[in-house]
Amino acid sequence: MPVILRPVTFVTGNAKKLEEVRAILGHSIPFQSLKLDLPELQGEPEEISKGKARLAAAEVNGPVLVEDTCLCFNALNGLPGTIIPLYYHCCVSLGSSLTIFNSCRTLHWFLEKIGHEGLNNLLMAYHDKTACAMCIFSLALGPGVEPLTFVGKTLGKIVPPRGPTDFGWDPIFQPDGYVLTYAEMPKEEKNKISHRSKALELVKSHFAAAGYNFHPYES
Ligand SMILES: O=c1nc[nH]c2c1ncn2[C@H]1C[C@H](O)[C@@H](COP(=O)(O)OP(=O)(O)OP(=O)(O)O)O1
Ligand SMILES: [Mg+2]
Repeated sequence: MPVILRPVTFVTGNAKKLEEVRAILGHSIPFQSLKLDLPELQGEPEEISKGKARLAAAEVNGPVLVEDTCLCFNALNGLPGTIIPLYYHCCVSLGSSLTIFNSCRTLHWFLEKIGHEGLNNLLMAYHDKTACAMCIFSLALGPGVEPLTFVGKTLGKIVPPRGPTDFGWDPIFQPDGYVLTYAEMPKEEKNKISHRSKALELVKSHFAAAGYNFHPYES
């Protein structure tokens, strides 16, 4: 029996993320967006992402997609695991899902406090400026349905800020094989190689393989 879905609700409070998700998904998956202020959970990234999807699915009472993004610095890999969770070989995980210190919950908050220069300064003492941008999407088909997660990663390095400053840490992340930072790239270029697009490719493949049918009256 094919599963019949209402359009998927992408729940986010971040307009720039939404812009990218729209551009990357195009018309591949019928979706709408909703701004919901969900609590920032703590724990392992995939569990947090699933938790966020469960909360969102209960709130929306339908299928939802949620996303969390982390920026991870490799140089700090040696620091105690109690302070910095080691995950995906990324040591300083600055996402909403992970903690650097217990009181420092979100990368948003972190960026606001220390800025691009501060993030660069964190690595001042290290030769290794490599970093990993990571995106986790969780899809919950409805309340009470176990969410599925999709992870995308792009490797690069942390550089002094270059380019427009309208989206998070884009100006200080230069992906491997490129001379431009995410911020300097044309949007279409970033969307071809980004952590977000890699995770969304997996989401699209899942939808293609599952062959969901969408409710004709609501898309
Ligand atoms: O591609 C990106 N390029 C640069 N910066 C980015 C990107 N993606 C997220 N970011 C920033 C936004 C926020 O300052 C922080 C944590 O993101 P994160 O907690 O997942 O997003 P959020 O709380 O703003 O939105 P949401 O409502 O979907 O949880 O990283
Ligand atoms: Mg968040």
